[in-house]
Amino acid sequence: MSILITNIKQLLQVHDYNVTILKGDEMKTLPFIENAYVYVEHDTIIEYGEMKDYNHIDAETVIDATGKIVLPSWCDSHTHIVYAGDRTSEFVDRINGLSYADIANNGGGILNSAKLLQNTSEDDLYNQSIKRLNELIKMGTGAVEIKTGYGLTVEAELKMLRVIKRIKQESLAKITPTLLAAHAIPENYKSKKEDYIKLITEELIPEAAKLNIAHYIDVFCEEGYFSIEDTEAILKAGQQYNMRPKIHVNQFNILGGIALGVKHNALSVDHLEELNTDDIKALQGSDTIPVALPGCSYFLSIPYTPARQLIDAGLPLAIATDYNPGSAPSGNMNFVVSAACVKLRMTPEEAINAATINGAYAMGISNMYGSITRGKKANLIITKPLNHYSEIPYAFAHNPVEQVVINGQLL
Ligand SMILES: N=CN[C@@H](CCC(=O)O)C(=O)O
Ligand SMILES: [Zn+2]
Repeated sequence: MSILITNIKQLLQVHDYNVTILKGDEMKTLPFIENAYVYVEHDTIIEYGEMKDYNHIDAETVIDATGKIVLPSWCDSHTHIVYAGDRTSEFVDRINGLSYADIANNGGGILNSAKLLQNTSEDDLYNQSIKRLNELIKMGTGAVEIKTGYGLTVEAELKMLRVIKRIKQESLAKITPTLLAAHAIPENYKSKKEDYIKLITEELIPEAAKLNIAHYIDVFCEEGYFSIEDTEAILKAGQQYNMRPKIHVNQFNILGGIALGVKHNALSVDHLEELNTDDIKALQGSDTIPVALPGCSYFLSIPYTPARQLIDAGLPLAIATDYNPGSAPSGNMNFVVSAACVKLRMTPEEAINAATINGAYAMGISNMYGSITRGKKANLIITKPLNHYSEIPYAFAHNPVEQVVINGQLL
C-alpha cells in the first residue's frame, strides 16, 4: 500500500528532525512547504518535499491535491467518547436556569451517565462508541485519548476498559486509554467517600492493571468530587502499576491540583479554566503539558483557559475536545482549533501546533504522531480547496476536511 499526494498548496507541520513538543514562542511558528508532495508507504511517511525537487515515485494511489492543504491529523488528547445514551434533558435544564453543579447535586450529571452505562451491554456500548470515533476520524482526528469514568463500579469500569481495548484493536486511529475511576463519587458512597477511594486504589487499579490497557491514571480534582489528598492517594496507587497521571484540574476551583500533578510528573493537566500565578510557576520547568478544552467552556458558558498567559510564560499548550455527554458533546477538532483562535486568542499557527504535535505529546505519542516527519505514522488530513491554512480556524463551523489518510489508508 503506497500513496503519493502531489501539488499540495501547503504541506503543514513539516519537521526534518523529529520534534516532540513546542513551547512558548516556538508555538508561533508552523513550518510548511508550498507546492509540495508527500509519499506514504504502508503506515509510514517516507518522503516529502517541494514539487520542483520531485522525482517520479511509483505509487499505487496518486492524489492530485492542487489548491488543497495537507497536515498531520488532529491529535485529540482528552475525550470521554465511551458513554451510553446522552444527557439532552440536562442540556435543556441548563437552558432553563439550572447550573452544571445544580444538576450534579440533584444526582444527575456524571452519575446519570454512570447509571445508563451500567445498564448497557458491552456490545451496545462498543457500537455507540465506535460510531462516535468513526465520525471523528472523518473530521480529521487520527489519534484519540479515551477515558473511563462512567462506570464507577469495578465491574462497569472494567467493562469500559474492555470496550476501549476493542476499539483500540479494531480502529485505524491511534487510541490512548486512561483510567478515570475517580470521576465522581457514586451515590451509594456519598457518605463514605473514603471507601470508594479504597475500592479504586485496592481493587480497581490492580484489576485494571491486569488487563494491561490503561497506562494513564486520571482524577477529577474538584470541589464536590476529589480533594488534593484524595487525588494524591489515587495517583500514588496508579503509579505503583506504571500508570502516569493525566488529570482534570482547575475546571471550577483552584485546589492546587496543578502543583500536585507536576509533583507526580503528570503527563498533562487538563481544563485550567481557572488559573493563578502559582499554577503557572508550578508548570515552568516541568514535563507536564497544560491542555485547554474550549468546547467545554463554550457548552457550559464557563471561562476559557487563559492560553495567552500560559504560552506567553514560555509554556507549551495542547487543545482537545473533551468530547463527553455532559460538558462537551462534540468531538470536532476543527471547531476546537477555531475556538482556540477566537476565544483563547491563539494564532492559527499556535492553535494548529496545539492540536497536532502538542496534542500528541499530551498522549505520550509525539515521537510517532503529530508532525510530517520521515518515519512518523501516516495520519494526514487533505483539506478541501483553501487559500491558506488560516482559513481552517477562520471559517468556523465549516468542515475543511475532504479526505483523510489514517494509518496509511485513504478514507
Ligand atoms: N469535568 C469532569 N469530567 C468531564 C465532564 C463529565 C460529564 O459531565 O459527564 C469534563 O472533563 O468536562
Ligand atoms: Zn474531561
